[in-house]
Amino acid sequence: MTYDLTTIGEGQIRFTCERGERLQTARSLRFTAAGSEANVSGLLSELGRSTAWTTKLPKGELADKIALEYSAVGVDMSHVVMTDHGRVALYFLEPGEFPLPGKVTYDREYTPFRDIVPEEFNWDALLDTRVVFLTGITAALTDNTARVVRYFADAAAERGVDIALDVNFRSLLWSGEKAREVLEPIARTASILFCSRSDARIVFGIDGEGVDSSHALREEMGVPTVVSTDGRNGTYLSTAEGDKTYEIRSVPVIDRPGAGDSFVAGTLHGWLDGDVDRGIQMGTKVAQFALTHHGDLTHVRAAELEGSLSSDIVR
Ligand SMILES: O=C(O)C(=O)C[C@H](O)[C@H](O)COP(=O)(O)O
Repeated sequence: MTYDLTTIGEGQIRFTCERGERLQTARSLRFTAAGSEANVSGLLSELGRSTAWTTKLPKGELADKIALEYSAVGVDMSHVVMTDHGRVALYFLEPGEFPLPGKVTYDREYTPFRDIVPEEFNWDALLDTRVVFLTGITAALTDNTARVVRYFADAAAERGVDIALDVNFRSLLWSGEKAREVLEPIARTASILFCSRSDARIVFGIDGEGVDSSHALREEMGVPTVVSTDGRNGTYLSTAEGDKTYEIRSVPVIDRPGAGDSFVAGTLHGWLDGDVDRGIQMGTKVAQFALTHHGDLTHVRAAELEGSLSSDIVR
């Protein structure tokens, strides 16, 4: 098997206001690469896994910036489709400061990625993997991207390759109803489903207390493993062996985006070794690390993660 994980998603550039600034009046913006699937493959690659991320990008400086951030940590980008035309997706973030909530402004219309078709990608290479990772963000963009995500999922299921699905609901991109229509058939073929408690309610209409929500989602979708975050209330795991709740410790936040993807990457790191419980502990830790530095991509070495987990146990 060539890869531990392969994935597809839109590469973007994130422009972030400095603390205390609003977008309309900001004079400078921090400029970093972004993309849920790229983030997950990037962190897993740093932790020693072999990963490939594919996307479609217009040739030029901005695409080079995205490619450089993720290939620098070892993500195989040799299956990325490059085109002479089009523009790179952007998004702008006001991080928000209590009591003002954070705000995302997307500028991702008319990108080549929105028009992708299955024939453009090298599926033989992308299916030579232990797990295919898919998210609701990519499925939400256009009918084309939804079709490609479904194609990837069906091809993986046909070949007996595991599927990990992160619902990752974005209300700016689609409705809960549409998300359910597109994601439910994929969720039903997944081996591991990531779905926050709030997404379970919005997308699947499941509204249990705490881990009961994850348990109900697992039974409803017939998925072996469901992992759910629930803000500061905790993280939940539901498997056929039982349900478990994990406590969350608040840490200071330098930059929030990417923490959720890091949690997913850490959890998959353990899950790939057959230990999802340890995976959630790793995911929780790397998500905390993610909050300490700028950029979507979390930079953590395997030894730092190990050291930090063992010092937790000693304490
Ligand atoms: O495409 C979008 O809509 C995105 O939101 C891309 C984001 O930069 C990451 O996916 C971060 O997401 P979290 O790790 O959950 O903070």
